[in-house]
Amino acid sequence: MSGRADAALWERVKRRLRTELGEDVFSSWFARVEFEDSDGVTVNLSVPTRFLKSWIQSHYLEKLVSLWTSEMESIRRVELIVRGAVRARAPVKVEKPVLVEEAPQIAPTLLPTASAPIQAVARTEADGAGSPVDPRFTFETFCEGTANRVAYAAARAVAETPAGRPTPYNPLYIHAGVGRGKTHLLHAVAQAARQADPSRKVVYLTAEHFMFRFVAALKNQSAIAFKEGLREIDLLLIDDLQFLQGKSVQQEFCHMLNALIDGARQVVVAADRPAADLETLDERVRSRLRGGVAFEIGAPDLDLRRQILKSRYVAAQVQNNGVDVPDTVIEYVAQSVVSNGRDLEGALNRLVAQWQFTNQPVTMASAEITLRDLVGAREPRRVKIEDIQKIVAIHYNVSKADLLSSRRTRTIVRPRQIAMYLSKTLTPRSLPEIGRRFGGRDHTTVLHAVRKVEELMQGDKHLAEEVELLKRMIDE
Ligand SMILES: Nc1ncnc2c1ncn2[C@@H]1O[C@H](COP(=O)(O)OP(=O)(O)OP(=O)(O)O)[C@@H](O)[C@H]1O
Repeated sequence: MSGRADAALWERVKRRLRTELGEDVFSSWFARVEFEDSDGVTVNLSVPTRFLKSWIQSHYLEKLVSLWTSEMESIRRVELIVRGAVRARAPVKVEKPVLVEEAPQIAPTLLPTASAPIQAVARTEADGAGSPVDPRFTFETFCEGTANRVAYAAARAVAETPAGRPTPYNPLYIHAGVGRGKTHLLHAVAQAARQADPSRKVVYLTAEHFMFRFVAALKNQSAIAFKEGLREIDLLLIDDLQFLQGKSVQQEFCHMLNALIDGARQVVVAADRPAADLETLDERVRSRLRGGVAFEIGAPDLDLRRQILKSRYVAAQVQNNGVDVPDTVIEYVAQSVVSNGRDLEGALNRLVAQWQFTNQPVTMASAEITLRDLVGAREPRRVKIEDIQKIVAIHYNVSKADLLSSRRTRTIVRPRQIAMYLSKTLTPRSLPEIGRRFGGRDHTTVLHAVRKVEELMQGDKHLAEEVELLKRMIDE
């Protein structure tokens, strides 16, 4: 199919996105998406910012693929690339710092339309607006259950408490594994707080976006204005704190946290694990966070899974006239997709798409095939380097101190190398980070250990089995 034909199809996909998601959501996320090209299997779309790219990827990629496939059967993938067009524009002059190419689309009430000039976005950003907030993520659409009841109640209290009177949970720290509703809850707080008091200065920022803004402010030599701007906030919501990287960024974040909390402003932070486990985070930030109150959102139980599915199904019925997923199939999904809210939503989207594309009623048999890979999927356990060191030390009858020491006896060197290898393969930690956790070694030492163990395992079946056994022990 020619490029022109695909561009025409993009217009059709856009029309369907607009109808299915509504004008607000469409103009928030898709107004600046452009069609680039397609080879008939992959469609390449471009967006102006990395931020928009990651947002669309994590929230709408599945939808995009299914719409494209319904227009052109051979399409299997949609790739998003960041184009340089916005960067090429003349810099926008604003009083407070803003990285223009990262200036996001923002909450619908403040949203510039597709045709609004980039300056409008930048100005709103400079006024203190943060990362975009999804209008669908409200308290009304959040399902409450045993797993999230306390976090939900605390989030509501924060949204309802007037400016200048922070709650006893300050900072409020919410942590949970993937897809359990942290972002949903933070967006709900932002929207409810703005609604309750439009004069309250509410800013929602992802940690990644905070970094972009801080680095841009340093480049623009407007760091002071940037810092002052942040300290005027009444309610600051920081999402995905685990992505906050870099010493100076973390220091600045710590100053901001101190200034806000000491100035009786409310702070809410979300991350994928407890503050104490954010190993790359500056100890001062961790300690300040531990001074507040932390709540975990647990895995959804059956009742909560049913609620989430039912509420999503009602929404799907509004958008897709006549869609029919029988109660028995919904119950099957609730019983068997046990991981998190995102997978539940994904499962339902697939069933709705299946109904759309086949024009056949969804049956248990067809649902089982469609959801094969999601059924029974459990969240992978998060492995810590300390656990690896402990288990390897016990297994080889050495002490943890030996593993971290500079001793080079053979009985210690090999277990140490295996522990480093396991740290690289079972955790997302970088080589330098692993080196630091093994008595301050250089990243090249870790790399050498990883290669060595890989090489040894290839020629030594016994060692390969031993490492496999250790993996299972660590994973239990
Ligand atoms: N309790 C819930 N009620 C309604 N929807 C939920 C709930 N929990 C999760 N979801 C839905 O699941 C999806 C994923 O949730 P969300 O993005 O908030 O997860 P998260 O915890 O921020 O995950 P991640 O760390 O991966 O970003 C969203 O569409 C959200 O609306």
